[in-house]
Amino acid sequence: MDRPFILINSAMSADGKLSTKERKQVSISGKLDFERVDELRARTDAIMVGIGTVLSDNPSLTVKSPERKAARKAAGKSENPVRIIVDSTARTPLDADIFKKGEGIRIIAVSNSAPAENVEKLEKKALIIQTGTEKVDLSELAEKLKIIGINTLMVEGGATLNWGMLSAGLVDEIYTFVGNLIIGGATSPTFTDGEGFSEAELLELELLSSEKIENGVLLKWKIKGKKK
Ligand SMILES: NC(=O)C1=CN([C@@H]2O[C@H](COP(=O)(O)OP(=O)(O)OC[C@H]3O[C@@H](n4cnc5c(N)ncnc54)[C@H](O)[C@@H]3O)[C@@H](O)[C@H]2O)C=CC1
Ligand SMILES: Nc1nc(O)c(N)c(N[C@@H]2O[C@H](COP(=O)(O)O)[C@@H](O)[C@H]2O)n1
Repeated sequence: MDRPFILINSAMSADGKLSTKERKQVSISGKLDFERVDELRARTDAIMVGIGTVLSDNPSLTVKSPERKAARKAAGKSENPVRIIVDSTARTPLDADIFKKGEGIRIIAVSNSAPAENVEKLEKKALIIQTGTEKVDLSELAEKLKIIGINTLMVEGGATLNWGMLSAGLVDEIYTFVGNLIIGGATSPTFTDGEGFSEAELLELELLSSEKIENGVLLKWKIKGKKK
């Protein structure tokens, strides 16, 4: 494969929403699910989110458990996986927590139309990968990540990036934690937003497992390909 193995992990409400109508992050996962995500983070080579998530949530995307960070160190790795933001127009704030918290490499993926002055500022904080005309070309980005040694990539949303990755055929597995709450709202982000598929383009999944975790359920899916 000339791209990493790519997994999307998300937490959604029982009605399929990732956050509120104000795009405000809420705890959908409970303690055990956050532990599971931390364990996944510690095992992956890189974590990727969209700029929308950075602007809404200001995540650090660090490994939280001291034991897991130490285990990564003992294995000769950085405490945190490579942290990647998909940001076509280079809007990432220079004081974002992803820069302030934790050690490790940061990558900002921008398009060729990103303003040069923004890119120059971000270059002081992160490696820049430039690809795509108006929007980041996610397939090309994935190939470049593989070339620099990223073999496993965990995408942690949000809704638009999930769509971009799925519609480009770049996802191998999806882990969704479905939590015990209803968020509602036609404009609240869902697991996959974007343009959406028409009937002839639907993606078919294979259910790998389902597991009750506290008051929610973790569903693990494998992407089979276009539904016949
Ligand atoms: N519950 C959960 O597990 C998670 C929830 N969220 C929520 O999701 C929301 C953010 O989602 P969105 O606003 O949809 O933003 P997003 O995080 O999906 O970022 C979207 C941005 O990615 C950039 N992008 C560049 N090239 C792209 C391409 N080829 N395809 C797709 N996107 C591309 C675009 O600038 C686009 O605006 C927030 O409310 C956040 O709280 C985010 C992550 C996880
Ligand atoms: N797994 C999971 N469960 C939830 O309930 C969530 N709200 C999220 N959100 C994601 O986690 C990011 C925060 O990461 P840090 O704690 O700052 O490292 C957030 O941006 C979403 O990507 N995830």
